[in-house]
Amino acid sequence: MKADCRLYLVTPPALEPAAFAVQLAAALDAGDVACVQLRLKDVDDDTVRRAIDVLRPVVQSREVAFILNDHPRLAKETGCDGVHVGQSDTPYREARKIVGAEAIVGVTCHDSRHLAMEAGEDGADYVAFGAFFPTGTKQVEHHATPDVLTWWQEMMEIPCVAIGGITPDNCGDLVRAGADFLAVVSSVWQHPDGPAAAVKAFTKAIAEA
Ligand SMILES: Cc1ncc(COP(=O)(O)OP(=O)(O)O)c(N)n1
Ligand SMILES: Cc1ncsc1CCOP(=O)(O)O
Ligand SMILES: [Mg+2]
Repeated sequence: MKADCRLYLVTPPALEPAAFAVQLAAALDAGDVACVQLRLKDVDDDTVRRAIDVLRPVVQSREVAFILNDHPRLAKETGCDGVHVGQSDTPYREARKIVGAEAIVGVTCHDSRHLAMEAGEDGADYVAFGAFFPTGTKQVEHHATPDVLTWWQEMMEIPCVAIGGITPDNCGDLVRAGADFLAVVSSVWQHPDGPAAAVKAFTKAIAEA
């Protein structure tokens, strides 16, 4: 068992903030969630701001970190706890300058040990590997295998996040391999019994891994 692996919820690709806030609160109240990433693609900044205004208090009032995907300036401006940047986004060092030393900055490293070492040496708060399983949420070009998590865990103190197609049924190998966080979208928001049931199922699967 690796009890210190925690859930990292990423929001669904499209959401209506007020309605989604109810789902989000139910998910957060159902089990142990370390952070929530707001991930809205192809929308304007005001749409992102409106979603942040509604969702950030739901998350932060529960002592859960609220991370914004892709937009370091908006993260800083709106009081998010941090930002997640990918390899085609604002580079890590620039993002860090924008959000400041205290904020969380996470970096997508795909399946690359080199990118992860670079991000770690630069000061990233976590590195994200994936996709581990097929996913319909994003078109992915990179596929990771659990050994990268074990390699990272043995070398580095910086936490690693696993992402891509993760479900309560398939997460055990990632937990045992050393993932500090499981980042999940569809298996939570599209769970047939709702997001709270999904969080409970993940909590059980992590504890039993
Ligand atoms: C935790 C986490 N890991 C990876 C990603 C993917 O980031 P990126 O490669 O920039 O792709 P988009 O999510 O921006 O489409 C992520 N968002 N979160
Ligand atoms: C954003 C992202 N980056 C790599 S896979 C992915 C999508 C993860 O979504 P899901 O948990 O639904 O597979
Ligand atoms: Mg991105």
